[in-house]
Amino acid sequence: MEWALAELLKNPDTMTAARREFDGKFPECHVIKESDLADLPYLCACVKETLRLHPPAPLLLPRRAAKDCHVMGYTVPQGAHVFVNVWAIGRDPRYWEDASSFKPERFMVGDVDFKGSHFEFLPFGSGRRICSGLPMAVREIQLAVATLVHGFDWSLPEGTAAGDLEMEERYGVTLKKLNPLVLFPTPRV
Ligand code: HEM
Repeated sequence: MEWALAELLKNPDTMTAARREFDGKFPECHVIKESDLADLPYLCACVKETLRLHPPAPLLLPRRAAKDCHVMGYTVPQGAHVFVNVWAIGRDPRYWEDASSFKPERFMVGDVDFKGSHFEFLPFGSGRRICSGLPMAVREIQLAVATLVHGFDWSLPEGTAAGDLEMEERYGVTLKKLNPLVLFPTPRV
């Protein structure tokens, strides 16, 4: 959620587009419900785009090779620990045009989803050990981000311009912002 808000603030056009999607569909005082998400494809695309650039588990969970295998000219011996770098895959220019930019529009076309069958986008992993909390996690994040975007105007601390918002990452088992995002909310609903 922190990364989603940071990206939306840093890229004001996307915040405007996300807000515009609410307009006309819901009255201003409407409190977003789970059933509203189907009417918010752009907002859901913003969540996907955030997970592409900032996957919370950048190396998934470690796996072990069950037997010797050969991948792209490399030999992976039986028993070797294998890490899948979904952070790098999500930013690979071979699969993503303008890969380092936050462009939710890319998810408005095509059918790339979280379910582990599109190998260029694996924030929840893939295969038999794919995140078992996926359906709940996706709904929760979408609902929370929708509520924060629709329910509040967000401003940055005085003297900080949106374009200067730093997006440095702290590497670890989970991918966090190096410096926490500081924003001031003003309720809209
Ligand atoms: C943004 C939210 C979340 C993300 C990005 C996420 C991501 C992941 C990833 C990448 C894995 C490893 C998959 C693999 O190695 O292929 C995983 C495993 C798992 N996740 Fe999540 N997760 C999230 C939320 C949740 C929630 C809310 C729950 C529980 C309600 C949950 C339960 C699990 C469990 C039980 C596993 C282990 C599955 C297994 O090894 O069989 N996750 N998750």
